[in-house]
Amino acid sequence: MGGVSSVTEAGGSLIRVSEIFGPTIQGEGVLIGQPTVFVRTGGCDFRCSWCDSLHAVESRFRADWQSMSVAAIWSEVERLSGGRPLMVSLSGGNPAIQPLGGLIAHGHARGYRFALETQGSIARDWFADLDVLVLSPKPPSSGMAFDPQALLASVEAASGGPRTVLKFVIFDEADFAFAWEVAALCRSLPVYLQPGNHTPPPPETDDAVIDLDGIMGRMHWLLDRVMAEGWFAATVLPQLHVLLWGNRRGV
Ligand SMILES: C[S@@+](CC[C@H](N)C(=O)[O-])C[C@H]1O[C@@H](n2cnc3c(N)ncnc32)[C@H](O)[C@@H]1O
Ligand SMILES: Nc1nc2[nH]cc(C(=O)O)c2c(=O)[nH]1
Ligand code: SF4
Ligand SMILES: [Mg+2]
Repeated sequence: MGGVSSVTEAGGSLIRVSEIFGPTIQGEGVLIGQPTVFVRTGGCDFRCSWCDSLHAVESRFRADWQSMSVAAIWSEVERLSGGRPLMVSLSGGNPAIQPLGGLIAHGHARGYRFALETQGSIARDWFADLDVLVLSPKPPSSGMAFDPQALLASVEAASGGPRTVLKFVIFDEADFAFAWEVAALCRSLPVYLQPGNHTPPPPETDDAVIDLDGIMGRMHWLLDRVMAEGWFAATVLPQLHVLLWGNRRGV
């Protein structure tokens, strides 16, 4: 019996992976600057107009994605981290689509921690096993509809578990107003605001040069708006990895 169940636990359901990379720094939000290895899953239920990770979203990139077992993912995470426990960042695509509970348990047993980034459209019971849950509801500029019930279901699924925070991408005034309203829905959650890194359409190449003036302009505008509203509980940060390396993959 023991043998069968351990095969199930180690093999479990396969996880669709777009890329595994690092160690690098977490470039955004509550964990900014902290060393991490990324496991980026393939596939997303959204199509944000300005998504900066389309290679993990659109089905035309599906051939680059691999269905991997927990054991296969783990051997890559261990290789990249040199076996030294660190924070593993689960992103995508929407990682909530994938069966990640087994991976989290496997890594925790080895001293690793897990943060997950998702838009809050799909809640999973294994959210409660995470160390950090970053919910990033999509504002009007994304072109996506917002479902408050789905977001609250994700907050509820994580209750008693991880440190849960909200992170909003802001391009304009309507996005700012959206962030303010959603933050009021989830009063207990810390709020992180970040300027969008490019206007649509998204860059096609990996090493696309970023519009640094545009990012800095939006960052200054965002800071002005936060101060003007007296939103002193918010933390405003640029995407550090984008400032350092542009919109390149694998960093
Ligand atoms: C690529 S998404 C993947 C995880 C999940 N699908 C989500 O959106 O939260 C990771 C983070 O990048 C942010 N992001 C995506 N495109 C962006 C852009 N053009 N500018 C700034 N942040 C962006 C998302 O809002 C999210 O917080
Ligand atoms: N360094 C680094 N930090 C990040 N934070 C969120 C990322 C993402 O694309 O999900 C990301 C990424 O791709 N690289
Ligand atoms: S939800 Fe996240 S991964 Fe999906 S399209 Fe939007 S930004 Fe990209
Ligand atoms: Mg990114």
